[in-house]
Amino acid sequence: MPTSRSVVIGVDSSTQSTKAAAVDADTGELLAIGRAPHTVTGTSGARESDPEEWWTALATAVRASVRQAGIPADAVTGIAVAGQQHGLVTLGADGRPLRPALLWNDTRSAPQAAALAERLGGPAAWLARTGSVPVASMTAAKWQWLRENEPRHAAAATAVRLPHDHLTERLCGHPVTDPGDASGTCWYGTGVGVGTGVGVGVGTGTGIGFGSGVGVGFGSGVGTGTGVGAGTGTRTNARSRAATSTAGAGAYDREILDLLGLDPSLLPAVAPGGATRVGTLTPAAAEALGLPRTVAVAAGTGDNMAAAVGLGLGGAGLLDHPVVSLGTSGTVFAATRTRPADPALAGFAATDGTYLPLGCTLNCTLAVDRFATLLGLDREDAAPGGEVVVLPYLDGERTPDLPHAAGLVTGLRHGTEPRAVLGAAYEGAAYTVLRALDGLLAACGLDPADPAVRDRPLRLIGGGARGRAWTETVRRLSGRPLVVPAAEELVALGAAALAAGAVTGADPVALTTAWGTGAGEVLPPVRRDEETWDRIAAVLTAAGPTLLR
Ligand SMILES: Nc1ncnc2c1ncn2[C@@H]1O[C@H](COP(=O)(O)OP(=O)(O)O)[C@@H](O)[C@H]1O
Ligand SMILES: O=C(CO)[C@@H](O)[C@H](O)COP(=O)(O)O
Repeated sequence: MPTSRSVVIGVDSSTQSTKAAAVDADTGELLAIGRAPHTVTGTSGARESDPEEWWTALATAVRASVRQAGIPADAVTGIAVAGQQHGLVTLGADGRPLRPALLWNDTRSAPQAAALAERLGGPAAWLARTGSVPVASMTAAKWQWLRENEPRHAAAATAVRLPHDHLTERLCGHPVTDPGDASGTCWYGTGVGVGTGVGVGVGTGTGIGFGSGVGVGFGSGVGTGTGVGAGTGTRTNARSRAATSTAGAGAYDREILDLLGLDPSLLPAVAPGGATRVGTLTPAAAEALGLPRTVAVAAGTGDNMAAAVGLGLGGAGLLDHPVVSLGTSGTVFAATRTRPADPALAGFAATDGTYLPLGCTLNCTLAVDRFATLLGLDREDAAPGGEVVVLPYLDGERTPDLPHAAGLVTGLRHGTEPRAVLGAAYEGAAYTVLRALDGLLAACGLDPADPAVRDRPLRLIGGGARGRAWTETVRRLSGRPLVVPAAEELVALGAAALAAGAVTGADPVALTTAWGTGAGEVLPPVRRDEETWDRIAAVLTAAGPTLLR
């Protein structure tokens, strides 16, 4: 292999594992994928992981990807991390985690979320300011939980990070995030409004600075960043200074931070986008990863934002391409130019400044796999549920907002086969995701039942998209055509495009469009199974009061 080949590494640090994709930066050829698992602990609503394990897993997966690709380490020119969203990482004075991270699917913060949602003028005000109403998943609710339950840790925190920011900082030494992942905190304003930005700055010896105020500014130079628009970056040493904004477009919302008692200086600077070059590997990171120090580090983003990049979505009104991701979470999202205001959706920013409205369920592949284990079946050994209905809300649920719910099975008879119970678990999980999809389409002004809308193919991604039982269940319950991209690991590929963008300045969405990573087999629609849909809907309605507790 010629050493002139430029290879970029895209990292997906998700709930269950880290995946690192080594990709030819010019052609988009996937050379190898390295993997390493994560441990998630907790019962009764708690879900935590040790950020140190994410770092070790990242190093293991990156080393494996380079080894399997058979490339020399100095062929690697760039790296970017896409991470599971919302998780709360708190660092102490030594720069190390004070405690395990509180994950997106930790529902202990539900009471704090409900209380926060009533502040600031109520849910409509949160929607207008941040695009989302606080639910247990949002970082703001987790921070508030920490303040109320572990005030010692909240007081000792010298830095507050999201999973991907934390890993990016471990790579390059700079505290930086991006608009996409920041928009999942509920303390970042993504709406169109007038901000009073004083700027966000992060300085280094070689100097990078980001300004953020009205719009988002970016500056470079030793010590001082000058923002475009009204944002002016200011150099600080170890920490960034947060922008203030009343209802800011692309800025931390100072009033929300005050409400949360969260010092803005604990937060990372917000780069203009995930492909922004934010530094190079530190000596320690270079050693851990076995890569040269010259490797460029991109700002990175949240996993769903990176999946959109991997699919070549962004920069346009792309509701033609709704996406369903089947992983630990089931997510539905679309790249849009405007942000719908719907309390059941998260009005996220995409990493390129457009929007990525998203619905997210807590119980998808992992919950169904748990049913397979309980029943002693292989995950593919499922039959249609028939009269059996399973609401597989083992972790509580986020969409619909039922954080205290548990799993529910109805319709069992003496003759019920285990395979039908497993099939019903698939149906319940798929129904919950597809119901969120209908909500997303409706919030974007489309009638989900309109045949012209129904004909738009769904892009099916995530680990579950590799399984036949999943694809067949989604086809049957949606009645829509599906596109299952041939490329696996769209999040890691999207991150690789961000890394390539940081190296060459190219637009990452244009890169993945050229790479063709979103292309795949089209599965034609089958007749929609309305009976099963209606049966599940009726059980969900009837069980509402039980599931609320
Ligand atoms: N071949 C397959 N068939 C069906 N499901 C699969 C297959 N491979 C992986 N999965 C499912 O994918 C899940 C992991 O998907 P992934 O998108 O990587 O999750 P996460 O991003 O939450 O870590 C597992 O829970 C597993 O159930
Ligand atoms: O909370 C959300 C989105 O809002 C989740 O989608 C997380 O980002 C975790 O993703 P996976 O690990 O399930 O891919």
